[in-house]
Amino acid sequence: MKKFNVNVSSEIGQLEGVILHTPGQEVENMTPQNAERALYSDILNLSVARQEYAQLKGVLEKVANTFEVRDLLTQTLQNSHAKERIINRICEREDAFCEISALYDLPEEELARQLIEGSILKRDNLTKFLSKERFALRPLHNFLFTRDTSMTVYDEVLIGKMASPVRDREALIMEAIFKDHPLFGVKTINPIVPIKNIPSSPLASIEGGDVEIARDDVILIGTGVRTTSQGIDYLIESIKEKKTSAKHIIVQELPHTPESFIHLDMTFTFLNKDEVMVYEPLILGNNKYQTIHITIDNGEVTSIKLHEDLLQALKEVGMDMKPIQCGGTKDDWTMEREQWHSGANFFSIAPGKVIGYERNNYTIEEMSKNGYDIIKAQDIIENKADIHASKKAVITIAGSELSRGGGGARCMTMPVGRKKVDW
Ligand SMILES: NC(=O)NCCC[C@H](N)C(=O)O
Repeated sequence: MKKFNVNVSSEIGQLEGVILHTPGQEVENMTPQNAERALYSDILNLSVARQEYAQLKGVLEKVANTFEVRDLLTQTLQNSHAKERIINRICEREDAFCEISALYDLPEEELARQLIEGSILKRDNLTKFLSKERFALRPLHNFLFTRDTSMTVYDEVLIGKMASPVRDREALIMEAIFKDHPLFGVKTINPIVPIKNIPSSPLASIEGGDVEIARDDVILIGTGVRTTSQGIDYLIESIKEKKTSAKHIIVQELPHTPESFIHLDMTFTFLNKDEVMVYEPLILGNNKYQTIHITIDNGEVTSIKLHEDLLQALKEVGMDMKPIQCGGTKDDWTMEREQWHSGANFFSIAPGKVIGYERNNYTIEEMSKNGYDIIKAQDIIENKADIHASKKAVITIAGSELSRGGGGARCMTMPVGRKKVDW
């Protein structure tokens, strides 16, 4: 199998490959009682969510290679060593109900299904009979947000160290795919692995929604409920050790509540070479959330300083960005409402060509005022509109149901390849 060249050195370079996960039964395998543990504030209607997701996938299929996690996992499991390794690792981490040999006996496709959708607990002893759990392996409700559990950082893949154990298995699966699938075989960095024999802090966590590769030498990282300072320090250590091209790590503190601020990409995303989408009250407003600029040179941290905000920090490294506001410029209420529904969460398929939710009217109108053509995903899918005909465009997808899962187009996409940007 010809290997895919894994490389992402910007947020906006023309998309070459992206990992997706069409939501399946795992999304509905939840009750009101455990929705919060599942990191959901509501239960989604699967058939509607799938229709909406098909719009995202349909557009991406037109412009890049798309890979489904379920297929990649099934193919990875065909390697018996990989199969054994992943089952062992999962069972080491998860509940006592995990049965290694029963899992090993499952055909690969069925095993992949159960690892994602959950595996029903067989009540064949007293403890299991009395257990309140329905599943021996819990469903991975959040896998449609492929962004968070692994991230392409230049030509390597950083494995997410999830803040909640509910998402741990997703990270294990992604690591197995990147290590053992014949398409990839790429170098992975895992925050649980010590660097230079120094164990990473038990407090370290880092999720992909917080990590934005701005340029060959600039990485933006949010820190809040999901990504800790210790998680960022781990990434810095790995950059120092390898002496990669990253020179500037710009960290943005995030509020801990409400849950729509879980990741940086819910408040700030790149749209173009010189334009970004911002949630103004956090990114530009007068607030207590700090922006910290860490400079690394030749394997050493040479300075750590504060900046007024993200835009000022980016300007200092030669990225002068015009902000376009989520929810428009006039009313705090519309900004807040649309940020809640992932209005700031755009995914770029090329410079100036982005995908976002149709439902966020004020944000879409603001994009239009800034020269973006507004194109419905369905029109691209049915060849009624040509994305190449526009200089700048927002492709809108339906997202009434998907947004209730807590994320938008960027959260649902994990790019593995982008062309270099001609800055
Ligand atoms: N990058 C993102 O912001 N991802 C959204 C993840 C939502 C998911 N329900 C979670 O809480 O992890």
